[in-house]
Amino acid sequence: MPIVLATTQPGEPEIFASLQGEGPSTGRPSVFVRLSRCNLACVWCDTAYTWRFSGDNRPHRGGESFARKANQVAIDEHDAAQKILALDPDRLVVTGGEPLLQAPALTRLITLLRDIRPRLHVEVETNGTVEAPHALDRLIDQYNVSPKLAHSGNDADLALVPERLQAYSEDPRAFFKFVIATPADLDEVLELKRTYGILPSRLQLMPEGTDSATLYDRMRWLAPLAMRHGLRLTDRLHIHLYGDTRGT
Ligand SMILES: C[S@@+](CC[C@H](N)C(=O)[O-])C[C@H]1O[C@@H](n2cnc3c(N)ncnc32)[C@H](O)[C@@H]1O
Ligand SMILES: Nc1nc2[nH]cc(C(=O)O)c2c(=O)[nH]1
Ligand code: SF4
Ligand SMILES: [Mg+2]
Repeated sequence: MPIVLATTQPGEPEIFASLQGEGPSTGRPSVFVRLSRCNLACVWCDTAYTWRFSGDNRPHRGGESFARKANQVAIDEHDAAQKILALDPDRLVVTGGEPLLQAPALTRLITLLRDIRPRLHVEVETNGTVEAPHALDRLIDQYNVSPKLAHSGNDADLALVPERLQAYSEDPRAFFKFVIATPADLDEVLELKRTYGILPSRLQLMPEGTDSATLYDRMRWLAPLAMRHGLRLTDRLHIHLYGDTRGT
């Protein structure tokens, strides 16, 4: 069974080397693999080409089936593993879309990689709604969990799954990363922190934004809020370095 990846250009799977730009591993050299499809639909999603095949996903414009063909590629896990290993990774960041929607294929891919690189560190970027089956969970070193607040535009019933949030809160491998667009968003974060007992050392606030100016503007008011509540702030390093560009 193949794994369905996003593309950097039609037919080119989105596998790339970069610095981890967000969260507790910021600045670490990593290889990224971006899986296609998502179960949510955030209004500000910076990778909507992984899931919104409405026909206007720049730069590959066209009708729905055209957009899907241009923005998805199904490849054999052995081929994906080869492309990842060619980049000589110490760390792998699995993202998407929502990568945990393809658990069986992802389990096979990581197993192939660990056969060659037993010490490969694997972190998964997830929206925190989907449970990883045990066979996959046992292969993952770190979860970067980004639960979606009301301003994401998702129905809270879909975006906030209590048993998942509780499980991640109790899992020492999990770090929470909340996207913040306005100061009022923090109220929801504090409520979730209280409800699920999320440790401040494992909770980061991240500005919403896909350009440097917006990120800096928002971090100017976010920094004092983070200090006041004893919470951590994370930037989005890759946006400053490369802008909002696929494969970076
Ligand atoms: C594209 S998502 C993929 C993984 C998973 N679906 C998730 O949402 O965590 C990767 C990260 O980018 C964040 N993100 C997406 N669009 C963003 C934006 N416009 N501004 C800031 N962060 C954004 C998400 O919250 C998540 O932490
Ligand atoms: N450099 C870089 N760091 C990232 N951290 C999380 C990313 C993501 O899209 O999940 C991401 C990304 O796309 N690029
Ligand atoms: S959950 Fe992640 S991939 Fe899905 S729409 Fe939201 S930000 Fe995008
Ligand atoms: Mg990203």
